Amino acid sequence: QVPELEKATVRIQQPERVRGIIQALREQGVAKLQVISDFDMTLSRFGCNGRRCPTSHNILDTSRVISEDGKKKLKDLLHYYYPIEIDPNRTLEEKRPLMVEWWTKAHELLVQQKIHKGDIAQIVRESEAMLRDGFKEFFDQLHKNNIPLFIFSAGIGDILEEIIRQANVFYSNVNVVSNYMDFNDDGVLTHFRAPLIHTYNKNNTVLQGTGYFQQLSTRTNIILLGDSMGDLTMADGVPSVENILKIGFLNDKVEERRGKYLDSYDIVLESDETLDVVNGILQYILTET
Ligand SMILES: Nc1ccn([C@@H]2O[C@H](COP(=O)(O)O)[C@@H](O)[C@H]2O)c(=O)n1
Repeated sequence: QVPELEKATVRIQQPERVRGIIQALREQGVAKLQVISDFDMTLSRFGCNGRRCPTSHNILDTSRVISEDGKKKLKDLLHYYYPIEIDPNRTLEEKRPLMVEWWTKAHELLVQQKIHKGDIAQIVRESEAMLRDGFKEFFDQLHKNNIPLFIFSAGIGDILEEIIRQANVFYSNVNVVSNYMDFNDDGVLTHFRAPLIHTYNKNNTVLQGTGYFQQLSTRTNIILLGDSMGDLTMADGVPSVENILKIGFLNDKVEERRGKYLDSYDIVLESDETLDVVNGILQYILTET
């Protein structure tokens, strides 16, 4: 069916079920399909040159516009809260208030830095931001076939939009919901817009009023791409889902988290920095039967 599913990075708990979903997505046609994806560490790479790639938050946190003291405080927050975010032994209920705490403290620190809107493009250009290998084929295929791509991110919207723009793939079929910055008349950051989106509230509660999924009510077949347990609820607001294929990138603490990921995602991609499998599935679905 899809040769890329034979890659060594691919793990599937229920291969027959997965085959059935992919077949249904193909037979029911492209007009019914939409893709819902996380951004950081899902469309962007987790590792590059033997090091961690930056998230959209990290890009800003480590940039030249942040004071040394600000950088240290933001790094301390990361070192304290990131292990909690990915801890397989804590429940989502335990994690949620702690994630609100992390994002709130980080956003407050960023606001203190008097960041200029006009600096964002250069900050991204100077960063080590990298989209996964195969990103161009992914964005191009979706655009060419008029398939909506909804990027639902707990990162920083202004930064991730700039990454996609600089990669020349910010097409008209791409919509982003994320944490956006607001600037005053002088172009200085004053606050982050509500609602605050963190790893574990990526669901309909933060999409109220956007009407996004309602406009796409005929797109009842979904490919969902994520890298955390929080990403599994990204499609909860879609009315009358017929088929959903959940693909999860397992980037970190692979051994510890494998079981949970296999129980929750249809396809798990372990330490795979590419979009090869996703592109292979899309190609198969888009081939006329
Ligand atoms: N101050 C922060 C807050 C969060 N992060 C990381 O960004 C990721 C964004 O979340 P997604 O669910 O959209 O991928 C998240 O995984 C946090 O680890 C950060 O780096 N700094």
